Amino acid sequence: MLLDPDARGQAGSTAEAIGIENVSMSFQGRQGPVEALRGINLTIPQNRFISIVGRSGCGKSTLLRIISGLIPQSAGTIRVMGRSTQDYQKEKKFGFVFQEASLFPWKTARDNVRLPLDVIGIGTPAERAARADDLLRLTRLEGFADHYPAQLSGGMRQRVSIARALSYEPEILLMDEPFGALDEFTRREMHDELIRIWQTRPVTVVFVTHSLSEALYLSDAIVVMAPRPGRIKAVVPVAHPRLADPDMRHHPDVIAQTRDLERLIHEQ
Ligand SMILES: Nc1ncnc2c1ncn2[C@@H]1O[C@H](COP(=O)(O)OP(=O)(O)OP(=O)(O)O)[C@@H](O)[C@H]1O
Repeated sequence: MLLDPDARGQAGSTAEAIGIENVSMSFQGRQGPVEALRGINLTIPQNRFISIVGRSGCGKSTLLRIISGLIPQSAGTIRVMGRSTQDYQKEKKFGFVFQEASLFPWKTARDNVRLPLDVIGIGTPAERAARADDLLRLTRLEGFADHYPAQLSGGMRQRVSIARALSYEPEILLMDEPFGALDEFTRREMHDELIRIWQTRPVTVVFVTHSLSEALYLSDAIVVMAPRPGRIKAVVPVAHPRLADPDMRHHPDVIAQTRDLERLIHEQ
Protein backbone atom coordinates (compact mmCIF):
# COMPACT_ATOMS: atom_id res chain seq x y z
CA MET A 1 0.00 0.00 0.00
CA LEU A 2 1.28 3.44 -0.92
CA LEU A 3 0.58 6.24 1.46
CA ASP A 4 -1.16 9.18 -0.18
CA PRO A 5 1.70 11.55 -1.02
CA ASP A 6 -0.62 14.51 -0.48
CA ALA A 7 -1.50 13.43 3.04
CA ARG A 8 -1.23 16.10 5.71
CA GLY A 9 2.29 16.90 6.84
CA GLN A 10 5.46 18.64 5.86
CA ALA A 11 5.33 19.99 2.37
CA GLY A 12 7.35 18.49 -0.35
CA SER A 13 9.00 15.18 -0.69
CA THR A 14 7.17 12.23 -2.10
CA ALA A 15 10.46 10.32 -2.45
CA GLU A 16 10.46 6.97 -0.72
CA ALA A 17 12.04 6.64 2.72
CA ILE A 18 11.02 3.05 3.41
CA GLY A 19 9.76 0.50 0.89
CA ILE A 20 8.40 -2.77 2.24
CA GLU A 21 7.64 -5.47 -0.33
CA ASN A 22 5.93 -8.71 0.45
CA VAL A 23 7.57 -9.04 3.85
CA SER A 24 6.70 -12.05 5.98
CA MET A 25 8.05 -13.15 9.33
CA SER A 26 7.72 -16.43 11.19
CA PHE A 27 9.08 -17.13 14.67
CA GLN A 28 9.68 -20.56 16.06
CA GLY A 29 7.29 -20.67 19.00
CA ARG A 30 6.93 -23.39 21.66
CA GLN A 31 3.93 -24.86 19.87
CA GLY A 32 5.31 -24.52 16.37
CA PRO A 33 5.90 -21.58 14.04
CA VAL A 34 4.18 -18.24 14.75
CA GLU A 35 3.33 -16.28 11.62
CA ALA A 36 3.96 -12.78 12.96
CA LEU A 37 3.71 -11.00 9.57
CA ARG A 38 2.35 -12.07 6.20
CA GLY A 39 2.67 -10.25 2.89
CA ILE A 40 3.35 -6.73 4.18
CA ASN A 41 3.52 -4.08 1.43
CA LEU A 42 3.98 -0.47 2.40
CA THR A 43 5.72 2.59 1.00
CA ILE A 44 6.49 5.41 3.40
CA PRO A 45 7.52 8.71 1.77
CA GLN A 46 10.33 10.79 3.28
CA ASN A 47 9.62 13.09 6.20
CA ARG A 48 6.15 11.77 6.91
CA PHE A 49 4.85 10.87 10.34
CA ILE A 50 3.28 7.42 10.16
CA SER A 51 1.65 5.53 13.02
CA ILE A 52 1.05 1.80 13.21
CA VAL A 53 -1.91 0.63 15.29
CA GLY A 54 -3.62 -2.71 15.82
CA ARG A 55 -4.50 -5.30 18.41
CA SER A 56 -1.90 -6.82 20.66
CA GLY A 57 0.20 -9.39 18.83
CA CYS A 58 -0.54 -8.13 15.30
CA GLY A 59 3.16 -7.63 14.60
CA LYS A 60 3.69 -3.88 15.09
CA SER A 61 6.94 -4.21 17.03
CA THR A 62 8.14 -7.01 14.78
CA LEU A 63 7.67 -4.79 11.71
CA LEU A 64 9.59 -1.95 13.39
CA ARG A 65 12.43 -4.30 14.36
CA ILE A 66 12.63 -5.68 10.83
CA ILE A 67 12.74 -2.17 9.33
CA SER A 68 15.61 -1.30 11.69
CA GLY A 69 17.55 -4.46 10.84
CA LEU A 70 17.43 -5.68 14.47
CA ILE A 71 15.95 -8.93 13.15
CA PRO A 72 15.94 -10.26 9.57
CA GLN A 73 12.61 -10.94 7.86
CA SER A 74 11.80 -14.49 6.76
CA ALA A 75 10.82 -13.34 3.26
CA GLY A 76 10.41 -10.20 1.17
CA THR A 77 12.50 -7.05 0.78
CA ILE A 78 12.94 -3.79 2.66
CA ARG A 79 14.46 -0.69 1.08
CA VAL A 80 15.62 2.16 3.25
CA MET A 81 16.44 5.36 1.35
CA GLY A 82 16.85 3.19 -1.73
CA ARG A 83 19.20 0.64 -0.16
CA SER A 84 18.91 -2.57 1.81
CA THR A 85 18.67 -2.04 5.57
CA GLN A 86 22.11 -3.61 5.98
CA ASP A 87 23.73 -1.32 3.38
CA TYR A 88 21.91 1.69 4.78
CA GLN A 89 23.22 0.99 8.27
CA LYS A 90 26.82 0.99 7.10
CA GLU A 91 26.62 4.78 6.73
CA LYS A 92 23.51 5.91 8.52
CA LYS A 93 21.79 4.96 11.72
CA PHE A 94 18.16 4.72 12.70
CA GLY A 95 16.96 6.69 15.69
CA PHE A 96 15.12 4.26 17.99
CA VAL A 97 12.98 5.19 20.99
CA PHE A 98 11.34 2.49 23.12
CA GLN A 99 8.64 2.60 25.78
CA GLU A 100 11.22 2.55 28.56
CA ALA A 101 13.78 5.32 28.27
CA SER A 102 16.63 2.77 28.77
CA LEU A 103 19.15 5.38 29.89
CA PHE A 104 22.36 4.53 31.69
CA PRO A 105 21.64 5.44 35.33
CA TRP A 106 25.27 6.26 36.09
CA LYS A 107 25.54 8.75 33.24
CA THR A 108 24.19 12.30 33.26
CA ALA A 109 21.56 13.44 30.73
CA ARG A 110 24.31 15.03 28.63
CA ASP A 111 26.45 11.90 28.70
CA ASN A 112 23.48 9.70 27.79
CA VAL A 113 22.68 11.93 24.81
CA ARG A 114 26.26 12.00 23.54
CA LEU A 115 26.83 8.28 24.06
CA PRO A 116 26.03 7.23 20.44
CA LEU A 117 28.40 9.95 19.19
CA ASP A 118 31.11 8.69 21.56
CA VAL A 119 30.59 5.12 20.38
CA ILE A 120 30.69 6.04 16.68
CA GLY A 121 33.47 8.55 17.33
CA ILE A 122 31.87 11.57 15.67
CA GLY A 123 33.72 14.89 16.26
CA THR A 124 35.90 15.88 19.18
CA PRO A 125 34.77 15.34 22.80
CA ALA A 126 34.01 19.08 23.07
CA GLU A 127 31.95 18.98 19.85
CA ARG A 128 30.03 15.97 21.12
CA ALA A 129 29.24 17.70 24.40
CA ALA A 130 28.11 20.81 22.47
CA ARG A 131 25.86 18.71 20.21
CA ALA A 132 24.36 17.02 23.28
CA ASP A 133 23.67 20.42 24.84
CA ASP A 134 21.98 21.59 21.59
CA LEU A 135 19.73 18.55 21.66
CA LEU A 136 18.93 19.03 25.33
CA ARG A 137 17.89 22.59 24.43
CA LEU A 138 15.77 21.25 21.55
CA THR A 139 14.01 18.87 23.93
CA ARG A 140 13.68 21.67 26.52
CA LEU A 141 16.01 20.08 29.03
CA GLU A 142 18.51 22.90 29.28
CA GLY A 143 19.45 23.16 32.93
CA PHE A 144 19.21 19.38 33.38
CA ALA A 145 22.32 18.33 31.46
CA ASP A 146 24.16 17.34 34.65
CA HIS A 147 21.22 15.49 36.19
CA TYR A 148 21.17 11.71 36.41
CA PRO A 149 18.14 9.76 35.12
CA ALA A 150 16.90 9.08 38.68
CA GLN A 151 16.71 12.84 39.22
CA LEU A 152 14.40 13.31 36.19
CA SER A 153 10.66 12.69 35.75
CA GLY A 154 9.40 9.98 33.36
CA GLY A 155 8.62 12.59 30.69
CA MET A 156 12.06 14.16 31.06
CA ARG A 157 13.76 10.78 30.77
CA GLN A 158 11.83 10.12 27.59
CA ARG A 159 12.94 13.52 26.28
CA VAL A 160 16.54 12.48 26.96
CA SER A 161 16.00 9.30 24.94
CA ILE A 162 14.50 11.31 22.07
CA ALA A 163 17.50 13.68 22.21
CA ARG A 164 19.82 10.66 22.21
CA ALA A 165 18.00 9.11 19.24
CA LEU A 166 18.42 12.40 17.35
CA SER A 167 22.10 12.78 18.26
CA TYR A 168 23.49 11.33 15.04
CA GLU A 169 20.88 13.14 12.97
CA PRO A 170 18.94 10.13 11.75
CA GLU A 171 16.82 10.37 8.63
CA ILE A 172 14.45 7.83 10.15
CA LEU A 173 13.11 7.75 13.69
CA LEU A 174 11.48 4.51 14.84
CA MET A 175 9.36 4.85 17.98
CA ASP A 176 7.82 1.86 19.77
CA GLU A 177 5.12 3.07 22.18
CA PRO A 178 7.47 5.78 23.39
CA PHE A 179 4.88 7.46 25.63
CA GLY A 180 3.09 4.30 26.78
CA ALA A 181 4.42 4.54 30.33
CA LEU A 182 3.58 8.23 30.81
CA ASP A 183 0.49 9.74 32.44
CA GLU A 184 -2.06 11.34 30.11
CA PHE A 185 -1.03 14.93 30.85
CA THR A 186 2.70 14.33 30.29
CA ARG A 187 1.84 12.30 27.23
CA ARG A 188 -0.01 15.24 25.66
CA GLU A 189 2.90 17.54 26.42
CA MET A 190 5.20 15.05 24.73
CA HIS A 191 2.97 14.96 21.65
CA ASP A 192 3.36 18.69 21.17
CA GLU A 193 7.10 18.46 21.85
CA LEU A 194 7.55 15.66 19.36
CA ILE A 195 5.66 17.52 16.63
CA ARG A 196 7.65 20.68 17.33
CA ILE A 197 10.90 18.71 17.02
CA TRP A 198 9.66 16.93 13.88
CA GLN A 199 8.78 20.28 12.33
CA THR A 200 12.21 21.68 13.26
CA ARG A 201 14.23 18.84 11.72
CA PRO A 202 13.08 16.80 8.77
CA VAL A 203 12.85 13.14 9.74
CA THR A 204 10.63 10.22 8.73
CA VAL A 205 8.85 8.92 11.82
CA VAL A 206 7.35 5.44 12.19
CA PHE A 207 5.44 5.40 15.46
CA VAL A 208 3.88 2.31 17.07
CA THR A 209 1.07 3.00 19.53
CA HIS A 210 -1.99 1.45 21.15
CA SER A 211 -3.63 4.86 21.39
CA LEU A 212 -5.82 5.87 18.47
CA SER A 213 -6.13 9.44 19.72
CA GLU A 214 -2.33 9.65 19.89
CA ALA A 215 -2.04 8.27 16.35
CA LEU A 216 -4.67 10.69 15.06
CA TYR A 217 -3.10 13.67 16.79
CA LEU A 218 0.42 13.02 15.55
CA SER A 219 0.27 11.34 12.18
CA ASP A 220 -0.07 12.03 8.49
CA ALA A 221 -1.41 8.53 8.02
CA ILE A 222 -2.26 5.51 10.17
CA VAL A 223 -1.43 1.95 9.22
CA VAL A 224 -4.03 -0.40 10.73
CA MET A 225 -2.80 -3.97 11.26
CA ALA A 226 -4.71 -7.17 12.00
CA PRO A 227 -3.42 -10.23 13.89
CA ARG A 228 -2.98 -13.94 13.12
CA PRO A 229 -1.25 -13.60 10.79
CA GLY A 230 -0.06 -10.01 11.20
CA ARG A 231 -1.06 -8.06 8.09
CA ILE A 232 -2.01 -4.57 6.97
CA LYS A 233 -5.74 -4.04 6.95
CA ALA A 234 -5.86 -0.42 5.84
CA VAL A 235 -3.81 2.75 5.49
CA VAL A 236 -5.90 5.69 6.65
CA PRO A 237 -4.81 9.26 5.82
CA VAL A 238 -5.41 11.76 8.62
CA ALA A 239 -7.31 14.75 7.36
CA HIS A 240 -7.31 17.40 10.09
CA PRO A 241 -4.57 20.03 10.31
CA ARG A 242 -1.93 19.14 12.86
CA LEU A 243 -1.83 21.24 16.01
CA ALA A 244 -4.25 23.84 14.69
CA ASP A 245 -5.82 23.50 18.09
CA PRO A 246 -5.07 21.08 20.95
CA ASP A 247 -8.84 20.81 21.41
CA MET A 248 -8.89 19.08 18.03
CA ARG A 249 -8.98 15.88 20.07
CA HIS A 250 -12.62 16.66 20.86
CA HIS A 251 -13.60 17.76 17.36
CA PRO A 252 -16.57 15.73 16.01
CA ASP A 253 -14.54 14.73 12.91
CA VAL A 254 -11.75 13.36 15.10
CA ILE A 255 -14.20 11.48 17.30
CA ALA A 256 -15.87 10.03 14.19
CA GLN A 257 -12.50 9.01 12.74
CA THR A 258 -11.54 7.37 16.06
CA ARG A 259 -14.76 5.37 15.94
CA ASP A 260 -14.06 4.29 12.34
CA LEU A 261 -10.55 3.18 13.31
CA GLU A 262 -11.88 1.24 16.32
CA ARG A 263 -14.33 -0.53 14.04
CA LEU A 264 -11.55 -1.35 11.56
CA ILE A 265 -9.34 -2.76 14.31
CA HIS A 266 -12.00 -4.88 15.95
CA GLU A 267 -13.88 -6.28 12.95
CA GLN A 268 -12.65 -9.71 11.92
N1 LIG B 1 11.14 -13.45 19.49
C1 LIG B 1 9.94 -14.02 19.29
N2 LIG B 1 9.79 -15.37 19.35
C2 LIG B 1 8.60 -15.96 19.16
N3 LIG B 1 7.47 -15.27 18.86
C3 LIG B 1 7.56 -13.94 18.79
C4 LIG B 1 8.79 -13.24 19.00
N4 LIG B 1 8.57 -11.90 18.86
C5 LIG B 1 7.26 -11.76 18.58
N5 LIG B 1 6.65 -12.97 18.54
C6 LIG B 1 5.24 -13.23 18.23
O1 LIG B 1 4.93 -12.53 17.04
C7 LIG B 1 3.63 -11.96 17.12
C8 LIG B 1 3.74 -10.44 16.93
O2 LIG B 1 4.40 -9.88 18.06
P1 LIG B 1 4.68 -8.32 18.20
O3 LIG B 1 5.37 -8.09 19.50
O4 LIG B 1 5.32 -7.82 16.97
O5 LIG B 1 3.18 -7.74 18.26
P2 LIG B 1 2.69 -6.27 18.67
O6 LIG B 1 1.59 -5.93 17.72
O7 LIG B 1 3.84 -5.34 18.76
O8 LIG B 1 2.09 -6.58 20.12
P3 LIG B 1 1.84 -5.59 21.36
O9 LIG B 1 0.84 -4.58 20.87
O10 LIG B 1 1.26 -6.48 22.41
O11 LIG B 1 3.15 -4.99 21.74
C9 LIG B 1 3.06 -12.35 18.48
O12 LIG B 1 2.28 -13.51 18.30
C10 LIG B 1 4.30 -12.68 19.28
O13 LIG B 1 4.03 -13.63 20.28
